[in-house]
Amino acid sequence: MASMLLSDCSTSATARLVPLQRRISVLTSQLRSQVSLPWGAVSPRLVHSSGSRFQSPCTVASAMSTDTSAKIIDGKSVAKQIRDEIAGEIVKLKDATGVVPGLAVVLVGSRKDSQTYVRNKKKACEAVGITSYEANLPDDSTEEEVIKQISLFNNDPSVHGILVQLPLPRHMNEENILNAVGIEKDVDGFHPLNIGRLAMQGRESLFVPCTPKGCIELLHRYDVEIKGKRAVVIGRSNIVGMPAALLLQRANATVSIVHSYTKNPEEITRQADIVITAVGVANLVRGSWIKPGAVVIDVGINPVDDAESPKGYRLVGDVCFEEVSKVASAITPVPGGVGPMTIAMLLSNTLSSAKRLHNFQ
Ligand SMILES: NC(=O)C1=CN([C@@H]2O[C@H](COP(=O)(O)OP(=O)(O)OC[C@H]3O[C@@H](n4cnc5c(N)ncnc54)[C@H](OP(=O)(O)O)[C@@H]3O)[C@@H](O)[C@H]2O)C=CC1
Ligand SMILES: Nc1nc(=O)c2c([nH]1)NC[C@@H]1CN(c3ccc(C(=O)N[C@@H](CCC(=O)O)C(=O)O)cc3)C=[N+]21
Repeated sequence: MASMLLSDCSTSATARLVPLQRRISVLTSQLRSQVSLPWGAVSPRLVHSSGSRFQSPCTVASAMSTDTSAKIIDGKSVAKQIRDEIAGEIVKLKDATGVVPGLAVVLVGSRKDSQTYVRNKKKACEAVGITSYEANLPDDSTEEEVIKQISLFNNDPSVHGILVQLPLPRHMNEENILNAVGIEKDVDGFHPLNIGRLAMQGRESLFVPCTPKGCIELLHRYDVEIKGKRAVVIGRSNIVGMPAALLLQRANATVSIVHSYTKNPEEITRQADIVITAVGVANLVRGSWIKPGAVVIDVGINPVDDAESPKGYRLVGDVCFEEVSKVASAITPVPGGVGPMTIAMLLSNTLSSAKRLHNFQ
């Protein structure tokens, strides 16, 4: 996960590489004329007096402007629709079999962000009728203690899904711990057998990782054709980028993966009809990276300082929404895009698991 970032598009190395002409959007050019400086020299403080910290002109503008041409892919409302569908199916499962799906979350340590995610998952479970179980282990737990807890959940018939909240404390070997989750309860889809099957022709994994699955579900629900299209995934992590690329390829897109060693990310990304970004760098993807009419799915969740927000920060994606929404045909917002879909897919995987384990169609 990215730590707190202060992103300034105008002075970042990426921004400097972007041809000036392509970086000019209606609002940004207005800002430039207000301060009469070359764009690269604009201090956001000149145009945004309320905050004392350096802010990205891109994100400042998006907070002020509603002038977008792209369709907004509303993950929040799609996720709500999916949760309603799941709640209905859980009632049917319970009525027919008496089975109530159960999700167990293993949280090691006391990271505030992880605690918040776990709390939100718990609430989402309760709202659809999934029983949630939680194991909180201290930061200094041993790998064996965590694996022992996972084994207890593996052997508990009321638990149909097990999620180990990431990141784990540094002293732990993530691979050993994720390998301990029984594949038939691996609702995160992080077990190497599940990921491996995703990568192989003609094989089906028991579970598909929730965030990439949510991205594809959004594309389907918004009737975005994937087959035969060029897709670029920015980021190649085990939990988002890599499985997202595999899923796009399985849906017959031609896929390129951009990562931190990619020499010409802008040029490669500009070839894509579909872009999925999962990087953890606020405003990395500028308008000039996007082919006109492309569909952009922004997975990034990046906190940026915001003196006006009660929390002192707000969340932005990897995409400079203000610029990209003027070039793309459709785009997910942050928040309210992929995040809620991740949770909805987790509930969906837990329900599927309960059905599979109890042979319910
Ligand atoms: N909305 C949601 O539901 C979720 C959101 N997230 C968010 O998504 C983002 C990514 O998460 P995650 O995949 O776990 O992050 P990781 O840090 O594990 O991976 C980041 C990836 O981005 C690549 N990268 C880093 N910098 C650049 C760059 N400048 N240009 C191109 N590629 C770059 C890295 O490349 P390399 O491999 O070369 O190091 C790496 O592959 C985060 O903001 C996270 O908070 C994550 C999970 C769920
Ligand atoms: N084992 C494991 N599985 C995960 O799936 C996993 C994980 N560990 N570790 C952390 C990341 C991150 N992640 C998010 C889930 C939901 C939102 C989400 O709902 N976001 C809201 C905003 C939430 C807010 O306002 O704080 C939104 O984008 O609208 C974000 C991020 C799952 N992850």
